[in-house]
Amino acid sequence: MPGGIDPHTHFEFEFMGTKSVDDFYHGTKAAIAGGTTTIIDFAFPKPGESPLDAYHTYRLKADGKVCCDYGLHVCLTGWSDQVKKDMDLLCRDHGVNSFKLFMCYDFMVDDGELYSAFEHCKNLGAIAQVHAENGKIIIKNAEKLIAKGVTGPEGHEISRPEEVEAEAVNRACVIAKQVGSPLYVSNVTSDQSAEVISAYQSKGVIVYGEVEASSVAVVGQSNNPNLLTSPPIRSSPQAQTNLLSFLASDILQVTGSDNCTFNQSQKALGKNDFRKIPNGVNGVEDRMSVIWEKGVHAGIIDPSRFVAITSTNAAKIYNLFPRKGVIAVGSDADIVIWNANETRTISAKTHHQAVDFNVFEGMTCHGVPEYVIVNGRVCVDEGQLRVAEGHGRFIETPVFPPYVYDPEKYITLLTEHKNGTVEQNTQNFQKIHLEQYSCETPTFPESVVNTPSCRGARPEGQRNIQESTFSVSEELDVDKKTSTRVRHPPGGKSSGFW
Ligand SMILES: NC(=O)NCCC(=O)O
Ligand SMILES: [Zn+2]
Repeated sequence: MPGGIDPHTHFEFEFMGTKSVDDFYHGTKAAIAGGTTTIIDFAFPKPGESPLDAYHTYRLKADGKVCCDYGLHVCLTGWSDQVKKDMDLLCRDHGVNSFKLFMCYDFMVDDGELYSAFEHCKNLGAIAQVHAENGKIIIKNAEKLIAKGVTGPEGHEISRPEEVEAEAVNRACVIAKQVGSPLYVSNVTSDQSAEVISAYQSKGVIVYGEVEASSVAVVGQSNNPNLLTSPPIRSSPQAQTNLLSFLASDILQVTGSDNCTFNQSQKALGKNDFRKIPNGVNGVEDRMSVIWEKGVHAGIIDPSRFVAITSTNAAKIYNLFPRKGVIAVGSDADIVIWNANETRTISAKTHHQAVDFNVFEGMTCHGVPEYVIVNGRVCVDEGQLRVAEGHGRFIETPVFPPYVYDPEKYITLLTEHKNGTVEQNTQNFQKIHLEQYSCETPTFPESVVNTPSCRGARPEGQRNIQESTFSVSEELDVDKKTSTRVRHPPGGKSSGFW
């Protein structure tokens, strides 16, 4: 099947006074180990940093480190003319087509800002994303709990009940409807939110919902700081089954991981006040297996729908289709050979992530990637991981995805055969991408990272991959060495070796 696309990761994210421990190397390496061949991370502006500068900061962090292809959403932490201009430039010149707004946290935006941002996204042909929880209610609830002496992690879920999420989802949908813009709701954790989304879909609003792997596979133990994420992992196992059913019936379309990992010592920053526990859990490595286990193996989701919700739908929404999300002539060679009969038991002892625990610890999953091919390079070979640092590329996401903005045109690109099967005419999709909306030459400032080259000095300690004796198979990890380091700098030339 086509390699997985995880549209929601936070690698090297400076957040809540600390930094997530999976960097772009460990995060993408782990992704590949689990069958994901493309990730989309979030460029998040630090206080005082512009969205455009945040984008450049993230390109510098990521370009030399990524083992698989990646794209960037850009977060908007406020609204101004400058933000609007940055959005124009990001869409026009830098291959960005999605912007995320938060309705909670200390960088939450208000309804007017959401309205303006959604409207501008619509004008640009971009996707507006929201993290939907009512931040003002959460602050009040948390203050009351702390005053009553509830300082432990259980306060997190109590302060953020399902209706506080569903209210924000509803508000975001109302604003999208008023503006006439498409909307993408990340982190749907409850029936209530999914039902709101369904209601607005029935009213003709283009609204998509994303579910995280942790929401369908971790049974919430609200007193465990390591499981703390936002919105919270809900306590009821029924909520998990229901989310999977919403994914099966196309009310919700996408699965992500929201991989935002903090070690136990970082989680301890909030030991006296749950508001200070860094929010986030792992999932980039285990998402595919976990969704297979809980969805396909459990009989709720069929294998075709599994491919849609782990890969193809994200490719279509973020305008990567048919380059990604499908196995077809002309598409990138991102391919997974999935063994549904094999099982593996998830553990921090064996995972490839940098974080020192795993929220799925002990879970046995059917469905193991036996081979993972990343842009033509075999990176998992009979279960053995051999990634190459810098092998991944930044992938532009052009504006006006036809799947989102032009559903009618999208439908005309589907050919219905006499036997009732429907085929996607990928050639025509490609034409739309290339001829109309493609961002041809993203600009990028001078890089500090060196390009591997057959001429000139190599960075110290780095292997010369141009040597004719070099072979990928020689890099097979025997002890701990599971990676080849091949840095691709931003804007730099690919060696063409692979
Ligand atoms: N999800 C979470 O708790 N942390 C990452 C930031 C976000 O996406 O809300
Ligand atoms: Zn997130």
